[in-house]
Amino acid sequence: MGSLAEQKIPVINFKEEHLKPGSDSWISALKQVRYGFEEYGCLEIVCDQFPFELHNSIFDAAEDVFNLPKETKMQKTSTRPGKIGYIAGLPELPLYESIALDSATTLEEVEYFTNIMWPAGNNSFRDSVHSFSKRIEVLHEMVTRMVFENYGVEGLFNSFWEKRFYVCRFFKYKAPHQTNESEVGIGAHTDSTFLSILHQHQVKGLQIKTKDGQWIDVKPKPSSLFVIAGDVLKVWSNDRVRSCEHQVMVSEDKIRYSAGLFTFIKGVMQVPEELIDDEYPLRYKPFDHAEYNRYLLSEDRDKNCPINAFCGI
Ligand SMILES: O=C(O)CCC(=O)C(=O)O
Ligand SMILES: [Fe+2]
Repeated sequence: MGSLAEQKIPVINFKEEHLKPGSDSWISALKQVRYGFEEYGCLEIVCDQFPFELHNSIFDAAEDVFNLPKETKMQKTSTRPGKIGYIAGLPELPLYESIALDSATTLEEVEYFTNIMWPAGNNSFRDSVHSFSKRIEVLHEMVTRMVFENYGVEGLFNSFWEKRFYVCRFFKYKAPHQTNESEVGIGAHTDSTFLSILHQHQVKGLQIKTKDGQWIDVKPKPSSLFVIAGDVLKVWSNDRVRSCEHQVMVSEDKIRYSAGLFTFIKGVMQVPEELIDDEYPLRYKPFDHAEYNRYLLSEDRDKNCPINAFCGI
């Protein structure tokens, strides 16, 4: 399916030298980031800082946590109100199971979660999750800096960066052929995040929708991460960036694992005035990200384009 379109999703090779703002490779990556987000709402990062051992250890950690008894996984692991940590057994998503940790870039927070799951401790889980999240955070910062530079608002980066927080979530999808269920792992949606950075295990499943409505596969690769623009980035950019519609279809007769770091914003988000002009008049009212997440859980949410229904002008 759609191999031609698939080749056009930018694949950015993030080597050490890209870390130097102003270098030729930084500028070339900058353009690809802009193209990926504006055309597809996503991009792929191939990363020499993402070693194969980390790929293996993060999915060993995922298996470890999903193998725990349901009662253990269902314990409250977050102090945030309305937070859903463990999700499984939804009638509309029979293949889907996921579990989340707050602030996984902070060792103490990962330890807090680990000790709830394993009261005697599990250092290998703790260290894998923490180092996965820290590595992704580095890439996240680079991509976010590039987005701000692309739109000429580098000066706003620091105050934005202070408002972020992360949720790390692991996913496990049953093989549909074992259960005679449909292949839908998770239906078409955009994420409510600023960015979602996903890493898939060996079994494919993630698909994204192009502007012309075609679904294309995102193949799992051990050293690559898939970056998805969420609703908050779309709003922040005043509709320059698309929020990427995506879904998971589990078509192989195998269990599928994936993991991701999802960025949320504390407090109110609004379009910077520098991004409002004749071509892009203001399209969104300021909104509180936590309230938007609550709205998404409510029965009366708009199912087609919730972010526009929530704060669109
Ligand atoms: O399992 C995946 O790879 C993606 C999950 C996803 O899209 C989500 O949780 O929003
Ligand atoms: Fe998603």
